[in-house]
Order: sequence, then C-alpha cells, then structure tokens
Amino acid sequence: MATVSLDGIKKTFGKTEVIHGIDMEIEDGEFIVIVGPSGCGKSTLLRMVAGLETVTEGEVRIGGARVNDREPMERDIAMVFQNYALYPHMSVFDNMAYGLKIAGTPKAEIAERVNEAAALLQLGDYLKRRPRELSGGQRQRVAMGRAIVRKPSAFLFDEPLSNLDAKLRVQMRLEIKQLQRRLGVTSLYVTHDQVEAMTLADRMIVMNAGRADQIGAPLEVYANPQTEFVAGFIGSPPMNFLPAGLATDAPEGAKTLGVRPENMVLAGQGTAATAIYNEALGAETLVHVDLADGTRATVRQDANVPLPTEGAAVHLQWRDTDRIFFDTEGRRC
Ligand SMILES: Nc1ncnc2c1ncn2[C@@H]1O[C@H](COP(=O)(O)OP(=O)(O)OP(=O)(O)O)[C@@H](O)[C@H]1O
Repeated sequence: MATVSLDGIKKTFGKTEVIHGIDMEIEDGEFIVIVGPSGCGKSTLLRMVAGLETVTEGEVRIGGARVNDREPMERDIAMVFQNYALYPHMSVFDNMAYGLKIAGTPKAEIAERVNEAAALLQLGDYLKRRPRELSGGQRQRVAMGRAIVRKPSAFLFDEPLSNLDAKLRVQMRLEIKQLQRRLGVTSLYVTHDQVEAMTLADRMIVMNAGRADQIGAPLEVYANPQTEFVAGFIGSPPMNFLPAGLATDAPEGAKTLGVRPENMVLAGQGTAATAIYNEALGAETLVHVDLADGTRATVRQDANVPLPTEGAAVHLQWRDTDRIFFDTEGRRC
C-alpha cells in the first residue's frame, strides 16, 4: 500500500496540451475516482500514473518515490481495464497466475495467492474455465483477481464496468467497493458515470477539459460545487441554472442562480413558469417547467405530491439557503 502524489502534472500530445496541471495527494488506502465527460483527460491522467503514457511536465510519486522514468512493471501497481484484457486461451487460474509467473514467484506461493483471491471473488469453482465460458461479471472478477494476486501498492481502474449491463454494473460496483475496503489498497478509478463516482469515491476529482475543477468527498462536491460545470455534471437530473436576476439580492457579478431539483417546489406564488411535462419515475416525479424567458427547470417531488396539468401556469419556490450563484466564467460567487 502506498500514497500517490500528483505534482503539477501536464500532458502534451504533439503541440496540444490536454492536461493542464493537476495536483493531488492521495492517501494510503484512499479510493479516488477521476470523473468527467468524454475527452476531459481522465484516462490520460491514469495512464501517466500507470506509466503507459509519459509525463510531459510534473512529477508522479508512488510511496514517496518519483516514478516518472519507471516502466509500468516497476511501479508496483495493478491495472484493471474495461475490456478485461484476459488471455482467451488460458484458464482462469492461469490468467490470474500469469503476472506472478513472469515475476518468478515460486509455484506454491502462486497457487496460494490465486486460491486466496479466487475465494475472495467467489471464483473458486471456475478456475479451470476459459474466459469465454464465463459471464461478463465473472470475467471482470478474474481481471480483479489478476490485480489482487500481485499485492500491488495501488490499483488503477479504467472504466472497468462499462461493458456490463446496468444491473450488473450496480452489483459489481458494490463488490469493488467492498473489496477495496477489505484490502485497503490505494485505488484510482476512472469513470464518466457520476453515480459510480458518487458511490465509490472517498474523494473524487471532477475533471473538465484537462483541469481538476474540484477535488473533494462526493457529498461535499454535491452540496458545494465550486463551478457551474461541476454543479451540472454531478447530480442527476443536474442542478437547475436560472438567471441570477431572479434574486433581488444576487451578489455582484452573479450571472447564474443554481438550485438542485429536489430543493425546488411548486407553490401558490413565486417565480412564474409553465408546466411542460411530468416524468413519473415511481417513487418520485420530475416536473419539467419553462420560465417566461424559456429557461427549462426541473422540480423533483415525491410521487404522492399532486402534479400540475401540462401547460398549466405554476410558481416555483426555493429557500435562499439552497441556492448558489455563479459568475460569467462559471465560477462560484
Ligand atoms: N495518443 C494520443 N494522441 C493524441 N491525442 C490524444 C491521445 N490520447 C488522448 N488524446 C487526446 O487527449 C484528450 C484526453 O483524452 P482521454 O482519453 O484522456 O479522455 P477521457 O476523459 O479518458 O475520455 P473517454 O471517457 O472518452 O475515454 C482527448 O482530446 C484525446 O483526443
């Protein structure tokens, strides 16, 4: 186990800088999720930690030691990929044992470590099978097993669940979280899925176009987004963004007023809007409305709260303590 430090990390491909300077200290045993939309640089950042990409500027340290110039194999990390990267012609046992064999680990120790990991991952009955004889979830577990047997200082995950169907993804997410807690291995996990980030992370890095817009614990980021981008990306449906002018006491320089859908209610008076359509999700309903200027807003309410008729005139209310303001640059006022 180890700390991982990112110190002024930049990455340039050709003449294009895609990572513009990332700083972060990751504690021993921490589960860090790097989250952001497609193309923001998540994988590139992870691959620099892994040693699969060179670092253009800055320093990566694992366990306090600078690793910029070390080969991936010499970094004492294990990576779990989206496509599992299993050898199709090898059994589950051999897939899990492969890295240890290459490293010259004695046979008896390999067997012990593989069996231990297989038990932990409930793969004991499948050790003789080939990957194609396994379900997607089981294959993902084998990929995890291969990482675990090496007892690395850190796990690096690159969208490991994105090939699984929605239900399995939820189940595997829980398994990964429990496993990581149990093993206590420092982990960096890349995903574009904000729900995955919220549920897995001790802390998350929300990336926006090659920058870390915000680093923090999930609920802290949710409650206190520092930029309009973060407020819109974390949370589903996203935060409502209304013209700041709706508040008579908006701070100087404020352009946008943000309110989460669950903090907005339909009331007898308040900001006028028109009900557009209702989305019943079962336990709750999303009521979509348009303000006079055309701004769309969403109210999240319990299923038992009466719904407006589509096209009806409605009024929106929210508490002053539940709103936040952003300036023209999208930064929190
Ligand atoms: N080998 C490369 N050569 C040139 N540009 C690259 C290379 N790899 C990545 N990029 C560019 O760097 C930027 C970040 O890519 P990266 O794959 O890290 O994003 P990402 O956030 O992981 O996206 P996704 O979720 O789609 O995988 C993108 O603009 C991409 O086009």
